[in-house]
Amino acid sequence: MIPNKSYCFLECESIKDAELLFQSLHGKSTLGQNDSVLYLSYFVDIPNESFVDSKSLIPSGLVILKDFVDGEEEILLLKSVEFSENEENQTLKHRSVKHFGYEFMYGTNNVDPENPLDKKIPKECDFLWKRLKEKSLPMEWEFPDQMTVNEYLPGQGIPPHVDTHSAFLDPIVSLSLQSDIVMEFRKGNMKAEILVPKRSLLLMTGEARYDWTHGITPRHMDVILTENRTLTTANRSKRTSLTFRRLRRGACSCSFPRLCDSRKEPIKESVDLEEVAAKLETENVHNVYDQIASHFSETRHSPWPQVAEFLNSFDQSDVLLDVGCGNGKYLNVNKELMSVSIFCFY
Ligand SMILES: O=C(O)CCC(=O)C(=O)O
Ligand SMILES: [Fe+2]
Repeated sequence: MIPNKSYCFLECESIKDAELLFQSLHGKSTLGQNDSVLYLSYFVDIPNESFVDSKSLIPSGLVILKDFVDGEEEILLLKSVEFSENEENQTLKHRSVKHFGYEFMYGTNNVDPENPLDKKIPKECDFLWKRLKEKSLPMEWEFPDQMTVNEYLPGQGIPPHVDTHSAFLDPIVSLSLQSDIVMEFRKGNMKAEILVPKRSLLLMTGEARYDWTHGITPRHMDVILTENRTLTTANRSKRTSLTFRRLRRGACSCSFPRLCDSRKEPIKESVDLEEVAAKLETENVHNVYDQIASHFSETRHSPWPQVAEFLNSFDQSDVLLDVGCGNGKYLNVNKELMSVSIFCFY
């Protein structure tokens, strides 16, 4: 497989086998996703470049403890945090969440320390901390006081973010139940795609906690590395994660100022509105798009039907000017038109 491509290679022992496969499956087999037909082609050579860089990179400070809980413990933990219908769960666009100890507010990625919830972290989770202590990992806390339960159905995810520095101590700890998942970590233009197995405990400490964003791309399957370092796909199933944190109650003094909310300069008293607007735009538009650009582009490949209809209402002599055309998905909708597309980058 090649990352971000909708095709992959299958190696045959002989050209004859390839011909046979081609003749019997090309344009006929419905092995594709959602019963779509497969289109095949065959080549004498397949590319042998390495496409696995982002799947081999591990952010410093990221620890995965595999098989941290067993099957029985998984069932008990799930039962203790069960999503029931009459209970107040937050259904976000991309997943269901519920909070214990304190509410984690996703708009600001923060908590209100003055407003503890009645619902505390269930006792069923206590054994985790004894087990974790035995690993002697660098931790600023021994017991968490906040837990968020996220339930993701296949196709759901969580946007890239950093758990606010001033809100929580180091580390952020996440227990994955029910399904493996690929989590994406980003720092500048570096991307690490980490396979997080079910029943594992993920610890984001130091640089991984403070200087990398983490997120889960909403999709139905992940592309993962096989043992012999080729790529393959793995279907997702329902995943529940238990994220444990400890409130910080004060400013953050980490050595990673880039994403640290405690370091951001307050807006000056005598305000230059242009400057404030530019700063706001950089922080809330440019920086956000820088972080989500590849996901944004990957998930915006199909023209909106109404826009396509609008474009198809013009004829040959017309000129289309698409200012801010992003990945140019409307360029080819009406091939009769002369199209000029412009996108800006900073
Ligand atoms: O689902 C996960 O493992 C991570 C959740 C997360 O990052 C969060 O709730 O802030
Ligand atoms: Fe998070």
